[in-house]
Amino acid sequence: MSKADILDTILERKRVEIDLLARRYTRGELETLARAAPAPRGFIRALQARLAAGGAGVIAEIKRASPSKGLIREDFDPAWLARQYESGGAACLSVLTDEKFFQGHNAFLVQARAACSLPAIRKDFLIDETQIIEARAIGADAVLLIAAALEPARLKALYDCARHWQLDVLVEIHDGEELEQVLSAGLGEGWLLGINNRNLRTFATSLDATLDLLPRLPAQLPVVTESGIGSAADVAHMRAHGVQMFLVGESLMRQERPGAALRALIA
Ligand SMILES: O=P(O)(O)OC[C@@H](O)[C@@H](O)c1c[nH]c2ccccc12
Repeated sequence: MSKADILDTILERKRVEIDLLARRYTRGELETLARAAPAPRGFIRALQARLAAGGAGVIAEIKRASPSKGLIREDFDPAWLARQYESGGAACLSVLTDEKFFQGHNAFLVQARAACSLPAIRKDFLIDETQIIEARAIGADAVLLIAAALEPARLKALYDCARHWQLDVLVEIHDGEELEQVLSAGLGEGWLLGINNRNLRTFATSLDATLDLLPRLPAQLPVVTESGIGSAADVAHMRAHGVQMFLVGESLMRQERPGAALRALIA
């Protein structure tokens, strides 16, 4: 597999998974499961509360492996990790549910969320409404939508579906072109912009991806900087530029005590 087309490879696999999901459950059955799920905890609200208190809003990620890094953490217990992150000061959790490329699982989100009181985002590659209803059915409080994988009209349709199911939405971009596409989609309330410092096609990671886009963002649009945040200096540097929300995975997952590591990161 060439690194240049990892996103396309993942999306191809997702179309197979969407097919499998449709064979397992009718749309009506999925909707019944989603209606029976525990009430959403308020993902954006939890982040806003941290910011209002003058702190950083951290979405701490539960990620066992990734296509760029391979296995990240051997000893992997989502419930324990969730409690670590909660005690370390996270505002929210992010849980990878993709099985094939990130060694994630839907059950990890269920376990992590049940072990703490934090809201959780389903981190996966969502391109179909049924995946969003599935996210709510497993208890997710928010979903990730990746601009590079969705035309603006599809982004809007999936956003509408998520909002219908009371999910908050993190819309991820990597560059100025994707920013324009997202702004053209006409999204209303209940979403946040995420700038992924990692290029999903090349894996190249630089915090400049966020810093370079800041002057182009509309005023009042809250932004989450994602990926490659490894030190308290990275966090301080971003905060000095007005970025107050962070999505952090690998650098915490590699620590023996991820909770203490998180506390040090935002001290
Ligand atoms: O482990 P890192 O470098 O701290 O990155 C976390 C998160 O941003 C990254 O996992 C991520 C960002 N966008 C994604 C989309 C799909 C899968 C994973 C991701």
